[in-house]
Amino acid sequence: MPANTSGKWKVALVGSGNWGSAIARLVAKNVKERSDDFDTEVRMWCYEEDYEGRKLTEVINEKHENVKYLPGISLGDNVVAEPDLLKAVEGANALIFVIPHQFIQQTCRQLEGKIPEGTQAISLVKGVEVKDKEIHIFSEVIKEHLGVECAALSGANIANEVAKDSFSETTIGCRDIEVAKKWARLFETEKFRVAVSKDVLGVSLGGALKNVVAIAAGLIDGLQWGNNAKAAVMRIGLLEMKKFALEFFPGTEAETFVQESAGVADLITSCFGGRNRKVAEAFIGSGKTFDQLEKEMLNGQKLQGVETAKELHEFLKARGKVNDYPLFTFVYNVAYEGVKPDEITAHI
Ligand SMILES: NC(=O)c1ccc[n+]([C@@H]2O[C@H](COP(=O)([O-])OP(=O)(O)OC[C@H]3O[C@@H](n4cnc5c(N)ncnc54)[C@H](O)[C@@H]3O)[C@@H](O)[C@H]2O)c1
Ligand SMILES: O=P(O)(O)OC[C@H](O)CO
Repeated sequence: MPANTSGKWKVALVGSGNWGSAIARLVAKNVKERSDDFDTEVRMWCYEEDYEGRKLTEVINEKHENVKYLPGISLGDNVVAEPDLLKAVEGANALIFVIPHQFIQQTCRQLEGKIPEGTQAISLVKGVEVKDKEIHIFSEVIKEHLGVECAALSGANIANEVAKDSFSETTIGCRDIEVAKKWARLFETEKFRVAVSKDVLGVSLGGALKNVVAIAAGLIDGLQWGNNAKAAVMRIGLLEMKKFALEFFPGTEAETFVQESAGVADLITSCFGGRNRKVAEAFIGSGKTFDQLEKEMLNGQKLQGVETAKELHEFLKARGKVNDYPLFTFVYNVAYEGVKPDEITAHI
């Protein structure tokens, strides 16, 4: 069946967190302006929760603002929050997956057999799935569950900055160039510049692996070791990211890590301004676990780097490769094995 690029796309978002809401706002603006190509209503699935005694979806639909995950930013009156996943995706032929990576499996299982052939999907999720000693990017996981093609979008994209229309770049990884162009038309604005690449693997892995390096960068900040130490951790981290991708995901393009926003630029912004960095900084001297700090500091938003470190460790252990990735391993050991952060230089 040919790719669905000629007819109108009706877009639904699976996810409504900090990034999900920022992206909903961009997409909502674009579908209105580009209504030849897109249906102008954007449905957004919300994992329902109470907000000050009311349902969060009700509040979002009344105020056109995600008061919990992206407060102070108008999403547009054409974004409709929907708590029922199947209703949210009903009739849509373009699905944007943007939920924390730990929830992808359970969410996709509910969609199995329910998504029409020819639907296009794109994953904005930063993480990897490790199962039965195998590792997968989420575009593959989504394709496997839903039976539809799935591209990837990733880049130096701190949601709160994108939501304020500060200039950002991103990368779309998509093997079909016509489909890639249509995704770019959906996301691109003057302030949100989209590059297109065929390297779905590199685009996905850059976003997933930098989260672990950002934890290490945050530890350095918490230790107050300064900029040279942080730059060293980022350099070593980037090399591990690239090595890991090339070793375990044949076909990944090494250039993606240095040329695309999804590579080094995302690493930089995350190591200076991301949530993984912030929570890791607070970890130093706190006597608290990352789980506790996530709950205390992020108001329901989710860390990706700590769990990714665990998943990578499981995978590397199964492959007998733990010692080849000392920085990834160190982050795992700090988060789960009680290794002291200030021992980092002895390990990397
Ligand atoms: N926030 C950013 O700056 C940013 C930027 C780029 C990419 N990303 C990536 O996008 C993905 C989504 O991040 P986010 O910032 O939108 O989410 P988030 O960190 O704000 O997570 C909160 C969201 O998770 C939902 N949630 C909680 N429990 C759930 C469950 N059981 N099932 C499904 N959903 C549940 C909440 O309802 C809420 O919508 C992540 O992989 C993240 O790395 C985030
Ligand atoms: O806040 P973080 O650490 O989850 O990073 C957010 C984005 O991935 C930055 O591009």
